[in-house]
Amino acid sequence: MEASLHFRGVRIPSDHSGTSRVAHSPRMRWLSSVASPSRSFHAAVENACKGGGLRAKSDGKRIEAVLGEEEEEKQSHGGDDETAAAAFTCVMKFGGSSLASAERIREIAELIVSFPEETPLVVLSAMGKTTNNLLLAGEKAVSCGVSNASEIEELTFIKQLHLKTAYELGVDPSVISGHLEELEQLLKGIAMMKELTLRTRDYLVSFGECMSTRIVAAYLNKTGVKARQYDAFDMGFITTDDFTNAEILEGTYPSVAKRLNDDWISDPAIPIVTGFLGKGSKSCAVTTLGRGGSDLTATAIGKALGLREVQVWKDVDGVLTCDPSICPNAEPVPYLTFDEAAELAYFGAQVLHPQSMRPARDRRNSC
Ligand SMILES: Nc1ncnc2c1ncn2[C@@H]1O[C@H](COP(=O)(O)OP(=O)(O)O)[C@@H](O)[C@H]1O
Ligand SMILES: N[C@@H](CC(=O)OP(=O)(O)O)C(=O)O
Repeated sequence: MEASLHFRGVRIPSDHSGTSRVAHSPRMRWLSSVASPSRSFHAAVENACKGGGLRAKSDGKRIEAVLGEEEEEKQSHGGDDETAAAAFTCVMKFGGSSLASAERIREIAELIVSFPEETPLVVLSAMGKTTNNLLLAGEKAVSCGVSNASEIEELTFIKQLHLKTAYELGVDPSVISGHLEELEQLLKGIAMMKELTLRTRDYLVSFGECMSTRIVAAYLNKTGVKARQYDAFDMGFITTDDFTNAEILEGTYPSVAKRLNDDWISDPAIPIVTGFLGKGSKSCAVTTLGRGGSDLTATAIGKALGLREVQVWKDVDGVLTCDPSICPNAEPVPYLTFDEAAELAYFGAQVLHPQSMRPARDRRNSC
């Protein structure tokens, strides 16, 4: 069977340029019977090959993979995990582009509460290009000398971005100041050692997601929406010790479900979870799931809780004919095969992650 991707962009009238409200719910639906999701589109691909039909589309700002009727029916009965939550209805994932500034964060905060029928869990990436900047800062620290580490340009940028955002949102900067100090110490440590191991790289980049989630959770609480921040590596996300490209281990699912359910029962609050991060099973050190790994965090939580939907929100109307930052007149592409999508990703279209297409193509070829 030929599986394919359809990306459909529907521009929703909006009086601001960022992530806008949409008229109806989106969906990247979660197939709970998938044993081990390797990447975000995996679930939908499984179903496509069973004949359920795959339509992956962006409706407004969301990329969605829509499963066939038969599979939706199965999913409506929840996951196969007995600890499946009754309370949560979907995961909403927001990437760096949707978190790039205080204005964007205000928009996503509004969006999170704009579906009264949903009780969402939120997965966040780092703000804007923070992950890239952390990596650049780490590379510079290796050779800049301890006395210059505090002056690394990317460190200054990261500090300014996060403190400015906290200030503009009216959030107490103490929610991130400890992380910023620790980050500077870490860069000095790298400068002293003159080396950046994969393990240290993962610890270094984890600061991005740790800070974005703290800012957003604090902002939601400030606006009267009860939210609770979680570091994935402290809430049961256990991975292999393959630093920079770790795999989620099976034990993660019951642990994460238990932690989220127990917390919700004792004190309901919207979980705001760091994407991309985990904890190595042997090392107990922070690991990362590969670049773009927040989508995987979102689908893993969907699986853990047996949820029907994982929503991946973008700041664009789907896959466009060109990067809109280069061509402002770029138009949404209505239809893409997996091969075309993978090719786009391979040649650098940031909106898609190459690894999210791989399982799709592999599966199609084996059907
Ligand atoms: N062909 C394209 N279609 C749509 N967006 C594109 C394309 N090429 C590059 N982009 C850029 O990708 C960005 C989304 O990047 P992505 O990494 O998927 O977002 P996120 O940070 O939400 O994970 C958009 O803001 C857009 O500038
Ligand atoms: N921040 C990580 C993880 C991620 O998923 O980011 P994004 O959702 O912005 O692509 C990265 O840049 O790889």
